[in-house]
Amino acid sequence: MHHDTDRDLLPEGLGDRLPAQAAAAGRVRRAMTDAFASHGYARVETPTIEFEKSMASRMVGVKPRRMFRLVDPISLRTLSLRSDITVQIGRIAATSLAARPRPLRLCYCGQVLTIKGDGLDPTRERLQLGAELIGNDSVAAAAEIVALAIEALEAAGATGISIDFTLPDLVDTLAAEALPLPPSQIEAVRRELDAKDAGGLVDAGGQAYLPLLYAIGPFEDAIARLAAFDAGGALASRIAALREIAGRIGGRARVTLDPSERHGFEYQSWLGFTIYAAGVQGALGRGGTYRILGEAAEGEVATGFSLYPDRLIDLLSETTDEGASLFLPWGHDTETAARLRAIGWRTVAALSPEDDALTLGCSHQLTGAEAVPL
Ligand SMILES: N[C@@H](Cc1c[nH]c[nH+]1)C(=O)O
Repeated sequence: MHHDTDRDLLPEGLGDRLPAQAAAAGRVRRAMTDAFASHGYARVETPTIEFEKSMASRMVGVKPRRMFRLVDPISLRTLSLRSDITVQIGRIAATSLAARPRPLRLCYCGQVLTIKGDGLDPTRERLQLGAELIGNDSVAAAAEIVALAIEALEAAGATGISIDFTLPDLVDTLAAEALPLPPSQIEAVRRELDAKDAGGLVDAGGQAYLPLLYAIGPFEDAIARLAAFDAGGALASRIAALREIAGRIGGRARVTLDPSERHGFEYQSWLGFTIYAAGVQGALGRGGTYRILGEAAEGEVATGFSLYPDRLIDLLSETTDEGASLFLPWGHDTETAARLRAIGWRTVAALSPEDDALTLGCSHQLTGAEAVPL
């Protein structure tokens, strides 16, 4: 007899959401998208798969090797599964909505896929929600975007939120003049800084960059150390901007600084941030300023963030129960049941006289016209 041994398996890094998790995911999606909409961000929906070229070349730094790829039997061109909806928003902003007035506020919600998980996390499919403010990468834009990311996470039920700021183009900015580096060394210095490896940094010729490894931690102290290091003032406008954005967060999140962190920031420019919440392992989201390549040679600036709330959904599905439900016995009055649903009851109808309210997980039972607790 033929045995289908892998019939019941899912590929590594992919999984289902069972009812409690799917319910939590629904609540999180709704809370976040409502927060985006309430601040004037219009929802757009993009295909899950499109030409690889359009996804890989919209922003400088996008790494196509993380994307699932296949050949389209119809166009015979290479397609990619989306791994980041932000690049698709960039395409829309540069094409269909190019003529709309700026700033343009767009938001999105969908599943994204990568060939490999991120670091130790094997997950290959994730829920991504975010908001992009196109046409502006000022301090005001960054402050709005950071505040919206916090608000969306709070609305979804996250607590103990913290934000870690970084300066993604830090090494390029310093290497240009203040701390010159030959182009061939820039990548190595960036890598060692990201790995926080002082020895490696010196070996890579980045001795002068060592103090950056000490400008890390709680925001006020770290930014003061970064400012002290920035004697020539190459970073002065960035430091002032960070101070202003951090000031506007007030007490809503704990703020830290890690100026040379590059992990996960493929295309962000002067500002990047990572967002965390209490009880949730790993980052919940990321954002920053960037440039969308389009018709104009210099492209268009933008600021935005993406949230990946899967771990938060797991946490919430463990701590919130499914709520009340009302058993409708065999032969019940359907109009009464409809009235109760209209005022918010979830009903579970018997399919035979033998069906039992408790076995079906109900908290109440319809008796006459009354919902009686069990
Ligand atoms: N899409 C980016 C985050 C981002 C959105 N906008 C700007 N940056 C990411 O997921 O890493």
